Amino acid sequence: MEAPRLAARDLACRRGERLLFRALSLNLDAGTACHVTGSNGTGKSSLIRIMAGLLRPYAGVVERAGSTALLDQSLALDEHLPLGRALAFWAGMDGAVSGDDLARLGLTDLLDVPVRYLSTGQRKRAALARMIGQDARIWLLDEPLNGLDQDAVGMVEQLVESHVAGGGIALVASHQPIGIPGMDVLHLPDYAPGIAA
Ligand SMILES: Nc1ncnc2c1ncn2[C@@H]1O[C@H](COP(=O)(O)OP(=O)(O)OP(=O)(O)O)[C@@H](O)[C@H]1O
Repeated sequence: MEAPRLAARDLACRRGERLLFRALSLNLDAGTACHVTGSNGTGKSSLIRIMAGLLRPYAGVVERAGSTALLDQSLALDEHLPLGRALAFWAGMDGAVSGDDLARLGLTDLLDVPVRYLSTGQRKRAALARMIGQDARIWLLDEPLNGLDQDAVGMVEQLVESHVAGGGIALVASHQPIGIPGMDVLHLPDYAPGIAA
């Protein structure tokens, strides 16, 4: 299997009339993770979407080699189905999340519960389950710790750590600290009016 790679050269991001960042480069090889930090509105989610290929950069180039999974604020699970069946829909396309991972995520007892009844943290756990099922080499995570309790935060840190230890790549935008040894940090600067491209 080809080693995954995620890189960006001289990226600029413009939203509306604002140039959020420019001259941004990053280079993540297999087995590396990077924590994207910055104040509200500095462009962390925008960067994740650019790296996912969902948003066109104002300038610069993205290089992405390897299967990619995105975790963001959209759950992408049918709200009307019980969780187990909603996950099964994706399992048919991406591959199933294992019973062990469902247990690790604390979802085993929730498989009969309609997705719309899940709490904020349970929804985030469900989104993580869907993402794990994709078995992708590159993880793009936008605020994966939002709404999670302390134990679940530790569990996500372990998930990311073992993904990276297994040769994967993780780019994680988060306001919260992430306890993963050796993780790079990419800090997006505050918006500077008048910044030129
Ligand atoms: N479609 C859009 N059109 C215009 N401006 C947008 C659009 N989407 C986002 N923005 C603006 O881009 C800026 C950056 O948004 P983004 O969500 O990337 O920031 P963020 O760093 O992830 O913020 P937060 O920490 O609050 O989650 C914000 O000022 C936002 O209002």
